[in-house]
Amino acid sequence: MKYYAIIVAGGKGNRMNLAVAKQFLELDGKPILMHTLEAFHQCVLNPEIILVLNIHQHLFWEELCTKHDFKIPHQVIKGGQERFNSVKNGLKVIRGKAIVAIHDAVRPLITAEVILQSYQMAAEKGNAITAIQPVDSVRIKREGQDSEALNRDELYLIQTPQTFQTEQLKKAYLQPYRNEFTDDASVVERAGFSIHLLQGERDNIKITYTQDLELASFLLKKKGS
Ligand SMILES: Nc1ccn([C@@H]2O[C@H](COP(=O)(O)OP(=O)(O)OP(=O)(O)O)[C@@H](O)[C@H]2O)c(=O)n1
Ligand SMILES: C[C@](O)(CO)[C@H](O)COP(=O)(O)O
Repeated sequence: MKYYAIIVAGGKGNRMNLAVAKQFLELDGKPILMHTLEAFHQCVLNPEIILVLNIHQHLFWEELCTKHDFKIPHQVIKGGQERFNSVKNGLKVIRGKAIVAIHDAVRPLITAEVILQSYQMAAEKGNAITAIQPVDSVRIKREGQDSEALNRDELYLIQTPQTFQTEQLKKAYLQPYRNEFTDDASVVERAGFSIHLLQGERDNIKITYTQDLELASFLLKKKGS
């Protein structure tokens, strides 16, 4: 079986509000994105890496690779307007039957163990969606109504990687974009496939706000030690 990893790095990092998009910020001496690619490169299944980047950042990325002497093989593809479009662009270069892991570039704390489990579960069940359970109490508040407690034992916080057999993924990504497509599982579910959750890790944070950088730096040191 052939294994691929689509690393989506086509975003602008608006919530971070810095001059440089967050995937290029340095953590422990190198860009966040390089840590993420390294994690996939360490997976024993040796996935082929497809990196999706905004077209205006391809040259910048090349320069960063030279500066950091970054040699992990990967193919660079142009990003799209939404994450959905970036994934779709990455998928276009994958031919034939395969297992494809889709992962946010800004989750550099992912471990090779979870990546491997994700490929194995997707090979067996069709897909594997990494998730953890909330530790806080949770409420839902609908417009015009009072808030209402939810049973947190029934709730999952969804992470990446989200890994699929190509038959599911390619069919799902033929659908037109919808606002509620916040991840790949929601796209594949809408196409009629059952979603299978895989136990994730709390350290696999998505770097979203500036405060996350300090935490990521601490967690990265912990991972390396
Ligand atoms: N058009 C887009 C938008 C997002 N992403 C990627 O999807 C991942 C998760 O998205 P998010 O954390 O929202 O990143 P940004 O879109 O960059 O952040 P923001 O929403 O704050 O602008 C990131 O690795 C981001 O680069 C992408 O490849 N293409
Ligand atoms: C894909 C994702 O990371 C799963 O938790 C998340 O949905 C991305 O959301 P964002 O708003 O694009 O950061």
